[in-house]
Amino acid sequence: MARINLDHIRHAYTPAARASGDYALKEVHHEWKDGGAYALLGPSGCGKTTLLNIISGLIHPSDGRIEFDGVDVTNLPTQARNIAQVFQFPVVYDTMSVYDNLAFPLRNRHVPEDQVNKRVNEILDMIDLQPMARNQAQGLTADQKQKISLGRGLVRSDVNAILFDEPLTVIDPHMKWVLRSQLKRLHRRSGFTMVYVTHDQTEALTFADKVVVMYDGQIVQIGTPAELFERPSHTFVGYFIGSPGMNVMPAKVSGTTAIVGDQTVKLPGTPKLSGQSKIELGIRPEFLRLGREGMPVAVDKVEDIGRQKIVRAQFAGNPLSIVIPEDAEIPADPKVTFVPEGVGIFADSWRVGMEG
Ligand SMILES: Nc1ncnc2c1ncn2[C@@H]1O[C@H](COP(=O)(O)OP(=O)(O)OP(=O)(O)O)[C@@H](O)[C@H]1O
Repeated sequence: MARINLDHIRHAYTPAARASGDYALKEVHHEWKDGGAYALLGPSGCGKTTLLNIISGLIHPSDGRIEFDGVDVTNLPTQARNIAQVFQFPVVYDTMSVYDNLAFPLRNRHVPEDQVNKRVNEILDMIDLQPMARNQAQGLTADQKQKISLGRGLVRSDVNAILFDEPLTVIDPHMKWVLRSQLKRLHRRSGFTMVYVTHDQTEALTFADKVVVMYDGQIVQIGTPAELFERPSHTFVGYFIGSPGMNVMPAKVSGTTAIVGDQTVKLPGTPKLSGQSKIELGIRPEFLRLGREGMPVAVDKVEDIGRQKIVRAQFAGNPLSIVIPEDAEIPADPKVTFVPEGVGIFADSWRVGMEG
């Protein structure tokens, strides 16, 4: 397993790139822990695959270096990087049996046959294909073939990292859940460094220790699922993680208060602002209280989502989502209060620290 250093990496698909907007991947400078499980999460086109391909060696970055355990691998081709990869669609040898497909990466490296047998059987159990071990891959469903691809990615124990590019796309929803939990367990047991690309937040949050949220070619936050929820660093993280996402509204700050429209909201401290142009207040729907006290809101509609309700409302000229318990009553003249600890101030979309 390896620690992965992304040293001032940038990538543009056009050779004459100059402005920041020309780069599909803007500057990425991070160290990823040996044995960490990282999910690259973000919307289509934000640069996830570009970054994954730079790690695997399919793309040579326009700028910067990549190191595995301190060794510069920037100029090494994929085959020399000692990584396993699992792609969106199955890559299997149709004429081989399921067992031989799984054994292939090990036999290729001359692993003794008794160890091959032990490891392949472990993987067969994990992907639930033990009864089909001797079947030819040809006759299997897309779903089963993708399980073989996953198994092949996991079978070697000497790789620097395992890279997954949306590996569960073709897997049916129930099996998706099973495989996701198994991958997580396998990660804990094996200590593989894993990098997992997805645009599905549930997939990222269940699989990863650290979720790398990407937006417009940048990493906007790397954090545990709890950190992303409690302290989003960027309004995009607030909006993208959580359902519904964080409420964001234009604000003016004055000492320890924020002014939103004609209302004043108490802050947990004094935001450290330094001349940024766009100031916004962000609060998750879970940190709002609806009742008879507080500031006026106009309720548009109420959605029942099982154990909770989402109230869609208008507050000081802004749309506001509020999560309330299923059995909570909505008064005739509803008011809202903001839990101060849940209020964040964002300047030019980035969270600002607060004093006091
Ligand atoms: N081979 C290419 N040539 C030119 N531009 C490309 C190429 N591959 C990707 N891009 C552009 O680079 C940006 C990042 O794309 P990338 O595929 O890395 O995003 P992604 O987050 O993986 O998206 P998706 O989830 O749709 O795969 C996009 O604007 C895309 O159009």
